[in-house]
Amino acid sequence: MSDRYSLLILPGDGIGPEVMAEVVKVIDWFAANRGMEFDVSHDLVGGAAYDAHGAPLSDATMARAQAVDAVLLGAVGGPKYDALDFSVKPERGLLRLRKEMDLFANLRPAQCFDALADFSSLKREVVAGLDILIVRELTSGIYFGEPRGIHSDDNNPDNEGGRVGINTQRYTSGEIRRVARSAFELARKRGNRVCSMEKANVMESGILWREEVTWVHQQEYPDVELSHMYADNGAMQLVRNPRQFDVIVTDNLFGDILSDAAAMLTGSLGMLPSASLGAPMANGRPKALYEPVHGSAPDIAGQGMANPIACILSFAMALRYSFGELAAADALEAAVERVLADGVRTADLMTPEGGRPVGTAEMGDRIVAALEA
Ligand SMILES: NC(=O)c1ccc[n+]([C@@H]2O[C@H](COP(=O)([O-])OP(=O)(O)OC[C@H]3O[C@@H](n4cnc5c(N)ncnc54)[C@H](O)[C@@H]3O)[C@@H](O)[C@H]2O)c1
Ligand SMILES: CC(C)[C@H](C(=O)O)[C@@H](O)C(=O)O
Ligand SMILES: [Mg+2]
Repeated sequence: MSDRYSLLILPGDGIGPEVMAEVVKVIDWFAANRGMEFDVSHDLVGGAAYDAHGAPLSDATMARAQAVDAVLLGAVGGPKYDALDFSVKPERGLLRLRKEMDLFANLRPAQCFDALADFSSLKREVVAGLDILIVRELTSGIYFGEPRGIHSDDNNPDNEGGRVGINTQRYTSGEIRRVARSAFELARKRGNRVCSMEKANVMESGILWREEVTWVHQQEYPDVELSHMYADNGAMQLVRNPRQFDVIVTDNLFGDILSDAAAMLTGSLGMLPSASLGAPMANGRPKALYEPVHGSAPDIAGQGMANPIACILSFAMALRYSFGELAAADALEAAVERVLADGVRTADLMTPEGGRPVGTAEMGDRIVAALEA
Protein backbone atom coordinates (compact mmCIF):
# COMPACT_ATOMS: atom_id res chain seq x y z
CA MET A 1 0.00 0.00 0.00
CA SER A 2 1.43 3.36 -0.89
CA ASP A 3 1.67 6.37 1.43
CA ARG A 4 -0.60 9.36 1.11
CA TYR A 5 0.86 12.24 -0.86
CA SER A 6 -0.21 15.81 -0.15
CA LEU A 7 -0.22 18.19 -3.10
CA LEU A 8 -0.92 21.91 -3.29
CA ILE A 9 -1.96 22.98 -6.78
CA LEU A 10 -1.34 26.63 -7.71
CA PRO A 11 -2.50 27.05 -11.34
CA GLY A 12 -1.68 30.78 -11.48
CA ASP A 13 -2.31 32.92 -14.54
CA GLY A 14 -2.66 32.78 -18.33
CA ILE A 15 -2.21 29.24 -19.62
CA GLY A 16 -1.34 28.06 -16.09
CA PRO A 17 -4.89 26.91 -15.27
CA GLU A 18 -5.29 25.41 -18.76
CA VAL A 19 -2.22 23.16 -18.55
CA MET A 20 -2.82 22.34 -14.88
CA ALA A 21 -6.29 20.97 -15.69
CA GLU A 22 -4.54 18.28 -17.74
CA VAL A 23 -2.22 17.43 -14.85
CA VAL A 24 -5.29 16.93 -12.65
CA LYS A 25 -6.55 14.32 -15.14
CA VAL A 26 -3.22 12.51 -14.82
CA ILE A 27 -3.31 12.66 -11.01
CA ASP A 28 -6.86 11.28 -11.04
CA TRP A 29 -5.74 8.47 -13.32
CA PHE A 30 -2.93 7.39 -10.99
CA ALA A 31 -5.30 7.58 -8.01
CA ALA A 32 -7.95 5.47 -9.77
CA ASN A 33 -5.64 2.96 -11.44
CA ARG A 34 -2.45 2.67 -9.41
CA GLY A 35 -3.78 2.81 -5.86
CA MET A 36 -1.99 6.07 -5.09
CA GLU A 37 -3.60 8.31 -2.52
CA PHE A 38 -3.32 12.05 -3.04
CA ASP A 39 -4.59 14.80 -0.75
CA VAL A 40 -5.02 17.57 -3.28
CA SER A 41 -5.78 21.19 -2.40
CA HIS A 42 -5.99 24.19 -4.71
CA ASP A 43 -5.03 27.82 -4.10
CA LEU A 44 -4.10 31.07 -5.83
CA VAL A 45 -0.73 32.48 -6.87
CA GLY A 46 0.45 35.37 -9.05
CA GLY A 47 -2.00 37.77 -10.63
CA ALA A 48 -4.94 35.56 -9.61
CA ALA A 49 -3.88 35.91 -5.96
CA TYR A 50 -3.35 39.64 -6.38
CA ASP A 51 -6.88 40.03 -7.75
CA ALA A 52 -8.29 38.16 -4.73
CA HIS A 53 -6.02 39.35 -1.89
CA GLY A 54 -3.98 42.29 -3.15
CA ALA A 55 -0.80 40.20 -2.90
CA PRO A 56 0.68 37.66 -5.35
CA LEU A 57 0.98 35.08 -2.55
CA SER A 58 -0.98 35.30 0.71
CA ASP A 59 0.58 34.27 4.02
CA ALA A 60 -2.02 31.52 4.30
CA THR A 61 -1.00 30.08 0.91
CA MET A 62 2.67 30.33 1.89
CA ALA A 63 1.95 28.34 5.07
CA ARG A 64 0.07 25.70 3.07
CA ALA A 65 2.96 25.38 0.65
CA GLN A 66 5.36 24.81 3.55
CA ALA A 67 3.17 21.99 4.91
CA VAL A 68 2.62 19.80 1.82
CA ASP A 69 4.81 17.15 0.23
CA ALA A 70 4.85 18.95 -3.10
CA VAL A 71 3.58 22.14 -4.70
CA LEU A 72 2.52 22.04 -8.37
CA LEU A 73 2.58 25.46 -10.02
CA GLY A 74 1.30 26.43 -13.50
CA ALA A 75 2.63 29.87 -14.42
CA VAL A 76 2.34 33.46 -13.23
CA GLY A 77 2.27 36.88 -14.85
CA GLY A 78 0.69 38.68 -17.76
CA PRO A 79 0.16 42.11 -19.33
CA LYS A 80 -2.78 42.87 -17.03
CA TYR A 81 -0.29 43.11 -14.17
CA ASP A 82 2.56 44.92 -15.94
CA ALA A 83 1.78 48.29 -14.35
CA LEU A 84 1.63 46.96 -10.76
CA ASP A 85 4.17 48.04 -8.20
CA PHE A 86 7.23 45.76 -8.33
CA SER A 87 6.57 44.45 -4.80
CA VAL A 88 3.20 42.95 -5.77
CA LYS A 89 3.93 41.77 -9.31
CA PRO A 90 2.84 38.15 -9.96
CA GLU A 91 6.46 37.00 -10.30
CA ARG A 92 7.14 38.08 -6.68
CA GLY A 93 4.73 35.35 -5.52
CA LEU A 94 6.78 32.67 -7.24
CA LEU A 95 10.06 34.12 -5.98
CA ARG A 96 8.68 34.20 -2.42
CA LEU A 97 7.76 30.50 -2.65
CA ARG A 98 11.24 29.60 -3.87
CA LYS A 99 13.00 31.71 -1.23
CA GLU A 100 10.91 30.87 1.84
CA MET A 101 10.78 27.16 1.01
CA ASP A 102 14.56 27.41 0.43
CA LEU A 103 14.32 25.53 -2.89
CA PHE A 104 17.95 25.98 -3.79
CA ALA A 105 18.31 23.30 -6.48
CA ASN A 106 16.28 23.81 -9.65
CA LEU A 107 16.45 20.78 -11.94
CA ARG A 108 15.68 21.61 -15.56
CA PRO A 109 16.12 18.56 -17.78
CA ALA A 110 16.14 19.00 -21.55
CA GLN A 111 15.45 15.80 -23.45
CA CYS A 112 14.77 15.60 -27.15
CA PHE A 113 12.05 13.06 -27.86
CA ASP A 114 12.87 11.23 -31.07
CA ALA A 115 9.52 12.18 -32.60
CA LEU A 116 10.43 15.86 -32.24
CA ALA A 117 14.05 15.70 -33.44
CA ASP A 118 13.07 17.12 -36.83
CA PHE A 119 11.02 19.83 -35.22
CA SER A 120 13.84 21.51 -33.27
CA SER A 121 15.21 24.67 -34.83
CA LEU A 122 18.55 22.84 -34.87
CA LYS A 123 19.42 19.94 -37.16
CA ARG A 124 18.33 16.40 -36.17
CA GLU A 125 21.96 15.21 -35.98
CA VAL A 126 22.67 17.92 -33.37
CA VAL A 127 19.71 17.23 -31.05
CA ALA A 128 18.62 13.59 -31.59
CA GLY A 129 19.00 11.67 -28.35
CA LEU A 130 19.76 14.80 -26.35
CA ASP A 131 19.45 14.27 -22.58
CA ILE A 132 20.98 16.99 -20.42
CA LEU A 133 20.13 18.32 -16.98
CA ILE A 134 20.63 21.93 -15.97
CA VAL A 135 20.90 22.41 -12.20
CA ARG A 136 20.18 26.07 -11.55
CA GLU A 137 20.83 27.67 -8.14
CA LEU A 138 17.44 29.18 -7.29
CA THR A 139 17.46 31.08 -3.99
CA SER A 140 20.39 33.45 -4.20
CA GLY A 141 22.58 35.39 -6.60
CA ILE A 142 21.47 38.53 -8.36
CA TYR A 143 17.78 37.67 -7.96
CA PHE A 144 17.97 38.24 -4.21
CA GLY A 145 21.25 40.06 -3.43
CA GLU A 146 21.31 43.36 -1.52
CA PRO A 147 21.61 46.26 -2.11
CA ARG A 148 18.99 46.51 -4.79
CA GLY A 149 16.54 49.10 -6.03
CA ILE A 150 16.07 52.15 -8.21
CA HIS A 151 17.47 55.30 -6.58
CA SER A 152 18.05 58.91 -7.49
CA ASP A 153 21.61 59.63 -8.40
CA ASP A 154 21.61 63.22 -7.14
CA ASN A 155 25.36 63.53 -6.59
CA ASN A 156 26.17 62.71 -10.17
CA PRO A 157 25.43 65.76 -12.37
CA ASP A 158 26.72 63.92 -15.45
CA ASN A 159 23.96 61.29 -15.24
CA GLU A 160 21.22 62.32 -17.62
CA GLY A 161 17.89 61.32 -16.03
CA GLY A 162 19.42 61.29 -12.55
CA ARG A 163 18.59 57.69 -11.54
CA VAL A 164 20.48 54.45 -10.90
CA GLY A 165 19.23 50.86 -10.90
CA ILE A 166 21.08 48.40 -8.65
CA ASN A 167 21.11 44.62 -8.27
CA THR A 168 23.79 42.67 -6.48
CA GLN A 169 25.25 39.30 -7.37
CA ARG A 170 26.10 37.71 -4.04
CA TYR A 171 26.92 34.07 -3.28
CA THR A 172 28.20 32.51 -0.09
CA SER A 173 30.48 29.49 -0.23
CA GLY A 174 27.78 27.46 1.55
CA GLU A 175 25.19 28.32 -1.09
CA ILE A 176 27.55 27.22 -3.84
CA ARG A 177 28.60 24.02 -2.07
CA ARG A 178 25.05 22.79 -1.47
CA VAL A 179 23.91 23.20 -5.07
CA ALA A 180 27.18 21.68 -6.30
CA ARG A 181 26.47 18.61 -4.13
CA SER A 182 23.01 18.31 -5.73
CA ALA A 183 24.59 18.41 -9.18
CA PHE A 184 27.25 15.80 -8.35
CA GLU A 185 24.67 13.49 -6.74
CA LEU A 186 22.44 13.72 -9.80
CA ALA A 187 25.39 13.18 -12.15
CA ARG A 188 26.27 9.92 -10.39
CA LYS A 189 22.84 8.58 -11.36
CA ARG A 190 23.28 9.67 -15.01
CA GLY A 191 26.39 10.17 -17.14
CA ASN A 192 28.68 11.01 -14.18
CA ARG A 193 29.80 14.33 -15.68
CA VAL A 194 29.29 17.88 -14.39
CA CYS A 195 30.09 21.09 -16.26
CA SER A 196 30.05 24.18 -14.01
CA MET A 197 29.30 27.51 -15.69
CA GLU A 198 30.10 31.02 -14.40
CA LYS A 199 32.06 34.05 -15.51
CA ALA A 200 35.15 33.75 -13.34
CA ASN A 201 36.96 35.87 -15.93
CA VAL A 202 35.00 39.00 -14.97
CA MET A 203 33.15 38.35 -11.66
CA GLU A 204 34.51 37.68 -8.17
CA SER A 205 31.37 35.67 -7.41
CA GLY A 206 32.35 33.56 -10.43
CA ILE A 207 35.82 32.97 -9.00
CA LEU A 208 34.30 31.87 -5.71
CA TRP A 209 31.82 29.67 -7.59
CA ARG A 210 34.62 27.89 -9.45
CA GLU A 211 36.76 27.45 -6.32
CA GLU A 212 33.91 26.06 -4.22
CA VAL A 213 32.62 23.66 -6.89
CA THR A 214 36.21 22.43 -7.29
CA TRP A 215 36.53 21.99 -3.50
CA VAL A 216 33.33 19.92 -3.26
CA HIS A 217 34.52 17.85 -6.21
CA GLN A 218 37.95 17.13 -4.74
CA GLN A 219 36.68 16.45 -1.22
CA GLU A 220 33.51 14.48 -1.93
CA TYR A 221 33.01 13.55 -5.59
CA PRO A 222 36.41 12.83 -7.18
CA ASP A 223 34.77 9.94 -9.08
CA VAL A 224 32.60 12.40 -11.08
CA GLU A 225 34.16 14.15 -14.08
CA LEU A 226 34.15 17.94 -13.57
CA SER A 227 34.77 20.65 -16.14
CA HIS A 228 34.37 24.44 -16.06
CA MET A 229 33.13 26.79 -18.75
CA TYR A 230 32.43 30.49 -18.99
CA ALA A 231 28.68 30.89 -19.24
CA ASP A 232 28.76 32.84 -22.50
CA ASN A 233 30.78 30.08 -24.13
CA GLY A 234 28.33 27.64 -22.50
CA ALA A 235 25.45 29.30 -24.32
CA MET A 236 27.31 28.94 -27.60
CA GLN A 237 28.25 25.30 -26.90
CA LEU A 238 24.62 24.48 -26.02
CA VAL A 239 23.62 25.48 -29.51
CA ARG A 240 26.74 24.14 -31.28
CA ASN A 241 26.93 20.68 -29.70
CA PRO A 242 24.49 20.22 -26.79
CA ARG A 243 25.13 16.49 -26.41
CA GLN A 244 28.63 17.18 -25.07
CA PHE A 245 26.92 17.95 -21.73
CA ASP A 246 25.50 15.67 -19.05
CA VAL A 247 24.79 17.84 -15.97
CA ILE A 248 25.32 21.62 -16.05
CA VAL A 249 25.46 23.46 -12.72
CA THR A 250 25.17 27.22 -12.74
CA ASP A 251 23.88 30.26 -10.88
CA ASN A 252 20.38 31.70 -10.73
CA LEU A 253 20.54 34.17 -13.64
CA PHE A 254 22.74 32.15 -16.00
CA GLY A 255 20.55 29.13 -15.27
CA ASP A 256 17.41 31.07 -16.16
CA ILE A 257 18.81 32.05 -19.54
CA LEU A 258 20.60 28.81 -20.41
CA SER A 259 17.50 26.75 -19.61
CA ASP A 260 15.31 28.76 -22.00
CA ALA A 261 17.93 28.18 -24.69
CA ALA A 262 18.02 24.46 -23.85
CA ALA A 263 14.23 24.36 -24.15
CA MET A 264 14.36 25.16 -27.82
CA LEU A 265 16.73 22.24 -28.41
CA THR A 266 13.83 19.98 -27.45
CA GLY A 267 11.44 21.61 -29.89
CA SER A 268 9.34 23.95 -27.75
CA LEU A 269 9.30 25.80 -24.46
CA GLY A 270 6.04 23.92 -23.96
CA MET A 271 8.03 20.70 -23.43
CA LEU A 272 10.36 21.60 -20.56
CA PRO A 273 9.50 20.58 -16.96
CA SER A 274 11.31 21.52 -13.77
CA ALA A 275 11.69 20.51 -10.15
CA SER A 276 12.79 22.93 -7.43
CA LEU A 277 14.12 21.03 -4.43
CA GLY A 278 15.21 22.02 -0.93
CA ALA A 279 16.38 20.19 2.16
CA PRO A 280 14.64 17.00 3.35
CA MET A 281 11.59 17.46 5.61
CA ALA A 282 10.82 15.36 8.70
CA ASN A 283 9.23 12.64 6.50
CA GLY A 284 12.42 12.38 4.43
CA ARG A 285 10.89 13.97 1.33
CA PRO A 286 12.57 17.13 0.07
CA LYS A 287 10.77 20.46 0.17
CA ALA A 288 9.60 20.64 -3.42
CA LEU A 289 7.85 22.71 -6.07
CA TYR A 290 7.26 21.49 -9.62
CA GLU A 291 6.52 23.80 -12.50
CA PRO A 292 6.98 24.05 -16.26
CA VAL A 293 9.87 26.24 -17.39
CA HIS A 294 7.54 28.30 -19.59
CA GLY A 295 5.48 31.27 -18.44
CA SER A 296 1.84 32.26 -18.69
CA ALA A 297 2.02 32.72 -22.51
CA PRO A 298 -0.39 35.68 -22.70
CA ASP A 299 -0.31 35.50 -26.51
CA ILE A 300 -2.17 32.17 -26.53
CA ALA A 301 -3.94 32.20 -23.13
CA GLY A 302 -7.66 31.42 -23.14
CA GLN A 303 -7.56 29.70 -26.52
CA GLY A 304 -7.18 26.11 -25.32
CA MET A 305 -4.13 25.62 -27.51
CA ALA A 306 -1.25 25.56 -24.99
CA ASN A 307 0.96 22.49 -24.81
CA PRO A 308 0.38 20.81 -21.41
CA ILE A 309 3.37 18.46 -21.71
CA ALA A 310 5.84 20.59 -19.70
CA CYS A 311 3.38 20.70 -16.82
CA ILE A 312 2.56 16.98 -17.09
CA LEU A 313 6.27 16.08 -17.17
CA SER A 314 6.73 18.29 -14.10
CA PHE A 315 4.27 16.01 -12.31
CA ALA A 316 6.35 13.04 -13.51
CA MET A 317 9.30 14.69 -11.75
CA ALA A 318 7.17 14.96 -8.58
CA LEU A 319 6.45 11.23 -8.79
CA ARG A 320 10.18 10.60 -9.08
CA TYR A 321 11.79 13.11 -6.73
CA SER A 322 9.14 13.61 -4.03
CA PHE A 323 7.40 10.25 -3.90
CA GLY A 324 9.98 7.76 -5.15
CA GLU A 325 7.30 6.38 -7.52
CA LEU A 326 9.87 5.59 -10.18
CA ALA A 327 7.74 3.14 -12.18
CA ALA A 328 4.87 5.62 -12.32
CA ALA A 329 7.21 8.42 -13.42
CA ASP A 330 8.65 6.19 -16.16
CA ALA A 331 5.14 5.21 -17.27
CA LEU A 332 4.03 8.81 -17.55
CA GLU A 333 7.11 9.83 -19.52
CA ALA A 334 6.63 6.81 -21.80
CA ALA A 335 2.98 7.82 -22.35
CA VAL A 336 4.09 11.29 -23.46
CA GLU A 337 6.67 9.74 -25.78
CA ARG A 338 4.07 7.39 -27.30
CA VAL A 339 1.59 10.19 -27.97
CA LEU A 340 4.29 12.24 -29.69
CA ALA A 341 5.40 9.20 -31.69
CA ASP A 342 1.78 8.83 -32.85
CA GLY A 343 2.10 12.30 -34.37
CA VAL A 344 -0.22 14.06 -31.90
CA ARG A 345 0.88 17.71 -31.77
CA THR A 346 -0.22 20.91 -30.14
CA ALA A 347 0.17 24.05 -32.27
CA ASP A 348 3.63 24.90 -30.89
CA LEU A 349 4.90 21.57 -32.26
CA MET A 350 3.49 21.96 -35.76
CA THR A 351 5.53 22.54 -38.87
CA PRO A 352 3.87 24.73 -41.53
CA GLU A 353 3.06 21.67 -43.66
CA GLY A 354 1.79 19.68 -40.61
CA GLY A 355 -1.82 18.56 -40.20
CA ARG A 356 -4.41 19.61 -37.64
CA PRO A 357 -3.05 20.49 -34.20
CA VAL A 358 -4.83 19.17 -31.11
CA GLY A 359 -5.87 21.47 -28.26
CA THR A 360 -4.69 21.40 -24.66
CA ALA A 361 -7.49 19.14 -23.42
CA GLU A 362 -7.15 16.65 -26.26
CA MET A 363 -3.40 16.36 -25.67
CA GLY A 364 -4.14 15.63 -21.99
CA ASP A 365 -6.77 13.05 -22.93
CA ARG A 366 -4.40 11.35 -25.37
CA ILE A 367 -1.69 11.09 -22.70
CA VAL A 368 -4.16 9.59 -20.22
CA ALA A 369 -5.30 7.16 -22.93
CA ALA A 370 -1.67 6.19 -23.54
CA LEU A 371 -1.27 5.48 -19.80
CA GLU A 372 -4.30 3.22 -20.09
CA ALA A 373 -2.83 1.28 -23.02
N1 LIG B 1 7.51 30.18 -14.01
C1 LIG B 1 6.70 31.13 -14.41
O1 LIG B 1 5.60 31.28 -13.91
C2 LIG B 1 7.14 32.02 -15.52
C3 LIG B 1 8.21 31.68 -16.34
C4 LIG B 1 8.55 32.54 -17.40
C5 LIG B 1 7.81 33.70 -17.61
N2 LIG B 1 6.79 34.00 -16.76
C6 LIG B 1 5.94 35.17 -16.96
O2 LIG B 1 5.04 34.86 -18.04
C7 LIG B 1 4.73 36.08 -18.73
C8 LIG B 1 5.02 35.90 -20.21
O3 LIG B 1 6.42 35.74 -20.38
P1 LIG B 1 7.11 35.38 -21.77
O4 LIG B 1 6.16 35.67 -22.86
O5 LIG B 1 8.44 35.96 -21.73
O6 LIG B 1 7.37 33.80 -21.70
P2 LIG B 1 6.36 32.59 -21.94
O7 LIG B 1 7.09 31.35 -21.59
O8 LIG B 1 5.08 32.82 -21.26
O9 LIG B 1 6.09 32.58 -23.53
C9 LIG B 1 7.13 32.63 -24.51
C10 LIG B 1 6.60 32.06 -25.85
O10 LIG B 1 6.47 30.65 -25.74
C11 LIG B 1 5.14 30.24 -25.99
N3 LIG B 1 4.78 29.20 -25.02
C12 LIG B 1 5.13 29.18 -23.72
N4 LIG B 1 4.60 28.10 -23.12
C13 LIG B 1 3.90 27.44 -24.05
C14 LIG B 1 3.11 26.25 -24.04
N5 LIG B 1 2.95 25.51 -22.93
N6 LIG B 1 2.52 25.86 -25.19
C15 LIG B 1 2.68 26.57 -26.31
N7 LIG B 1 3.42 27.69 -26.40
C16 LIG B 1 4.01 28.13 -25.28
C17 LIG B 1 4.29 31.48 -25.78
O11 LIG B 1 3.09 31.40 -26.52
C18 LIG B 1 5.23 32.59 -26.21
O12 LIG B 1 5.16 32.76 -27.60
C19 LIG B 1 5.56 37.17 -18.06
O13 LIG B 1 4.72 37.82 -17.12
C20 LIG B 1 6.65 36.41 -17.36
O14 LIG B 1 7.18 37.06 -16.24
C21 LIG B 1 6.43 33.18 -15.74
C1 LIG C 1 8.94 34.33 -13.85
C2 LIG C 1 10.37 34.47 -13.41
C3 LIG C 1 10.43 34.96 -12.00
C4 LIG C 1 11.15 33.15 -13.54
C5 LIG C 1 12.62 33.40 -13.25
O1 LIG C 1 13.21 34.38 -13.74
O2 LIG C 1 13.19 32.61 -12.51
C6 LIG C 1 11.04 32.42 -14.87
O3 LIG C 1 11.66 33.08 -15.91
C7 LIG C 1 11.62 31.04 -14.72
O4 LIG C 1 12.47 30.67 -15.52
O5 LIG C 1 11.19 30.30 -13.82
MG1 LIG D 1 12.96 31.83 -17.08
